[in-house]
Amino acid sequence: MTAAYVALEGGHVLEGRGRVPGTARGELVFTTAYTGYEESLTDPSYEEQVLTFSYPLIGNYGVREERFEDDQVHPRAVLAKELTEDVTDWLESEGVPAIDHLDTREIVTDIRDQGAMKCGIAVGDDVTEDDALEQLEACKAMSDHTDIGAQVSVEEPVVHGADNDGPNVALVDCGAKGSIIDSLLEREATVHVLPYDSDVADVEAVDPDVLFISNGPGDPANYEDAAALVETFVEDTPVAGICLGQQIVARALGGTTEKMTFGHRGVNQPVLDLESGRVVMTTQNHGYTVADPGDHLEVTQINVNDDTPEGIDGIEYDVITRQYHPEANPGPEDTLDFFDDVLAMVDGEPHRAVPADD
Ligand SMILES: NC(=O)CC[C@H](N)C(=O)O
Repeated sequence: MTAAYVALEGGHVLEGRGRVPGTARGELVFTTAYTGYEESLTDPSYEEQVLTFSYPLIGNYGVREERFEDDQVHPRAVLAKELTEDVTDWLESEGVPAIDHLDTREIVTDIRDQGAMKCGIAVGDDVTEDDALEQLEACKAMSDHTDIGAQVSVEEPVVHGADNDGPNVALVDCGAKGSIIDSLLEREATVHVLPYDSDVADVEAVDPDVLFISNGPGDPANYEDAAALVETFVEDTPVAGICLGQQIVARALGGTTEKMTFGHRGVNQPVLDLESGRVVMTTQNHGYTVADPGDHLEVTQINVNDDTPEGIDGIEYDVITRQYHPEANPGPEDTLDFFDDVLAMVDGEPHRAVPADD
């Protein structure tokens, strides 16, 4: 059996079965989702993280590219109770170390009790616990990855749906999931995917009807260029954001963000819309949250479990952002109408998004 070690912050080392060799380090996170491993593994938001699947069997319906959110695997390593060969073959081709036969319940309980932590991974015939501890030693805190956007963003602008009849969306790519682009294209928008560090002139060049800040990895405080765009454009242009996007928009308009203990990580996170009283099920994977929305934004949706902001709307500006993933993939599709609400802002519809009654 190939040796495999996971060194946790504090020095505790777990042993598992090595499935894909290599060494890695990152912030240890989890997802409780029981489907959607292809989507999660290709979500750029997991850059510099090690992903633990708490659902015990991962890979039982194969690996199909059409379900990928990006063209590469983003977590630095993968931990599970049992991985199928379809998944380990794929991770091997991507050079991403993988370990199974782990007590993932113990790992998730540790993260829940102690909060997000660093970890070091070592897998291979000759590796020792010390190799994993060495990785742990070298692991940086998430907020110290100060230019993480550069690792996941397009380098040059890319246009999708140039012939579409709908609004022009400038999507600032801080690590955008493919499903966000698809959701906009399905609604006839033209989507200009722009680098995470674009400046005002780059955005003006595509003459946007909506400025949209994507999801993405790391600490929202490290995306100052995107925040500067929000500050500039919000006076005249509707602004939208998803996950990291919500956090960046809030910071740009005078709000604050903070790190959560272990975040929201699964596809069954209940969200209450404060105006309609309706609860929707949502997909989430984030470790930061908006602490204070500031004077220009209002919290309109909250997480039922911990009351943290899940939906934020502009008071005097046309702004709607969501902390969860309305595009689903994986997860429930209760909130796809967010994209209709975003594009409706262009037609002067009220910026305040209220989910339709069933
Ligand atoms: N999915 C995301 O966009 C994650 C946002 C941010 N990196 C966080 O962890 O909170």
